[in-house]
Amino acid sequence: DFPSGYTGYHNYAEMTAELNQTVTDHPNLVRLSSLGNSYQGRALPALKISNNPAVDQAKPEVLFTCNQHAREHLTVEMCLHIIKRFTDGYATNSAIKALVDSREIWVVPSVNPDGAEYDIAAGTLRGWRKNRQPNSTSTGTDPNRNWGYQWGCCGGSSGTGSSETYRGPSAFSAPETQRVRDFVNSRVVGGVQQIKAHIDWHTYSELILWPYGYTYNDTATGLNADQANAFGTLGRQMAALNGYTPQQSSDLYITDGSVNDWMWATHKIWSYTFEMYPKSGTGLNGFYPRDTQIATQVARNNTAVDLFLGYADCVPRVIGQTC
Ligand SMILES: CC(C)C[C@H](NS(N)(=O)=O)C(=O)O
Ligand SMILES: [Zn+2]
Repeated sequence: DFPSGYTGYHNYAEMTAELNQTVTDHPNLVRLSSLGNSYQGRALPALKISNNPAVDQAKPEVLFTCNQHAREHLTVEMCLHIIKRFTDGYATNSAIKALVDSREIWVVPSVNPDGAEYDIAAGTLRGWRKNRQPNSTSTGTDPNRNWGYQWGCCGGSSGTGSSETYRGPSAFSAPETQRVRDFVNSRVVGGVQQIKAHIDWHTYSELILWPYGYTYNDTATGLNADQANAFGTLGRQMAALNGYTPQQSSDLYITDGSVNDWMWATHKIWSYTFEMYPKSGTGLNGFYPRDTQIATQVARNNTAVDLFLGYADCVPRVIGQTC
């Protein structure tokens, strides 16, 4: 479990209990399901938030995914905070109610529960990043190099099993990326992808990142100048609200097989990565802010998340275009 100073973070059992409590508290606002199982057989819970969650309504859908990287536990807290805010806040906050009434919001608080549990299993903080799937020489695939767009194309991942950025033996070789892929693919209804926008939460460095990660070019196949402009404009507007630094993903470093590139290229989902607090750190300590930091650092993103949800039905509106 989490050691002293970190017990405010949710382990897998506590995360599951929190989700079940949300269902108890807000049966008319949420529906809890599983996307399927991780490599080691843990359910990957997905919570749907809407004003009629049992019905697939013709409303724009938004997806939040957290904890692709095991040690980035603050992101689980971020997803749970989003859930709490849009359920507990529904009855009293008109802005929250308007967003929940006009969208269907999906939250996946842990994409990589095996890695997250392994990271804390010894009562210490191991600095584990990847999933727990064995490979030919070692253990672990980096889920954020395992997505099937431009997989392994461009030196933005490793083919060495022990590497922190091991891409896996093939695209979508990890059960966890397969399950999220299958869920997103299943949201194509009548030939139209219902999910319009997505944030994948990571730590750390306080950045807002947008595609593509596989190339330094601002535009590339499937991403034209208008779309790059919309990505950047919304990214900068959100960064002005949370104080993160906005940039194209590849400005940080080249990544191939990342979730953002797949979400955009395959489904035209306006997909961002938020790298949370801290801005900087030495060694592993950047991944492990004490639990006293959680409340401030999750709430810091409230207005950026609200702006994101507001544009989610048509992100190009941010540059004066229509959908
Ligand atoms: C989303 C990309 C560009 C950055 C991310 N950084 S992290 N969260 O692994 O430190 C990663 O390397 O996957
Ligand atoms: Zn990460």
